[in-house]
Amino acid sequence: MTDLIELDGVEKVFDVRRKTGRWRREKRQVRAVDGISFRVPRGEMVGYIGPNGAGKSTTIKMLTGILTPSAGRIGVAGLDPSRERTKMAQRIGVVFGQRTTLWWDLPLYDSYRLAHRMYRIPDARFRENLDRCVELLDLASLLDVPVRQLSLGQRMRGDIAAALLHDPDVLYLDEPTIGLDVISKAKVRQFLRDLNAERATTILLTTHDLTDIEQLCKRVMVIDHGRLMYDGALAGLHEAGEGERTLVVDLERELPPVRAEGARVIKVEGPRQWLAFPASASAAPLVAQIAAEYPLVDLSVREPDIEAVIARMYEGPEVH
Ligand SMILES: Nc1ncnc2c1ncn2[C@@H]1O[C@H](COP(=O)(O)OP(=O)(O)OP(=O)(O)O)[C@@H](O)[C@H]1O
Repeated sequence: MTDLIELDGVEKVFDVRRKTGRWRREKRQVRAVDGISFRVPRGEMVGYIGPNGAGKSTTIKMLTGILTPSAGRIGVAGLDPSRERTKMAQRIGVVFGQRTTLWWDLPLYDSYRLAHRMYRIPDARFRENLDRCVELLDLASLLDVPVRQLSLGQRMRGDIAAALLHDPDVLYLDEPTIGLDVISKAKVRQFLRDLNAERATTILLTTHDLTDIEQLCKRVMVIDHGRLMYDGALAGLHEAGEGERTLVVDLERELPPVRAEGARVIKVEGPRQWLAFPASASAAPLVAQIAAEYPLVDLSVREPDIEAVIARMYEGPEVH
């Protein structure tokens, strides 16, 4: 597989001036992106996540060519995005959940006609792509409606279609499901899955909704303070940020905290107790030990959920 996106030691430093007194101004530098390298092969769907201010939007702006890196090298589909911005625009689609690229006062269809002209999309291809998006994103009844009258979910589907009419190789999605109801979220996710599977469109997805990642991406990159903290399989994220799993035991009655080798009680609620134990250890001997010594009624083992894992990664030192 060829790499469609390549970043080598990419940095972005912003000069910020801040007023500190009546006459005084302080000059400060913000390292929004601090030496990031990664590669994304054609056809992959990757999650790009991190807390607010981590540098996600800045990375996407550099990938689209809106911002020029302060250092390092970026290649997308063989182009240097900031130097070849016009050519780059032909190869990428961008959707910002918080902002629309559609014309607010015009019917949805007019925005598509403008895209048709702007990207000089051949007529037959435009028709074909539009028909496909209209069908799969359920837009038929919305084409004549002015964009400002659309609900957020309808508008988002309209925006996704607009980003795809010119057959981009790469689709950048910044919070594509933000503010959507459950049904709209499901529709958008299904569409992205199909797009990725059928057209091998490479997708970089930024989101705060970890369900998006769980349902769409096998690979995830975590960025914090402008640095890549994790790049790998979603499953591995649990182990990377891990430490512990939790054994939840239901006893016959309320009892003092259970004593068991290799585990410690972290919570007691009536007859239910929560025990933390190393994720690398098997639960079986622990369960056997407790079952032998306590009146055990039921039990379950909980994996750390990704929210907790990621929260811990942000708190802790660098994770490899
Ligand atoms: N044009 C700019 N001038 C100065 N500082 C900026 C500029 N753009 C971003 N920053 C700073 O760079 C850092 C990274 O911002 P960025 O918007 O990339 O983060 P993010 O991960 O996208 O966050 P969010 O999830 O909140 O959108 C922040 O500290 C931000 O304040």
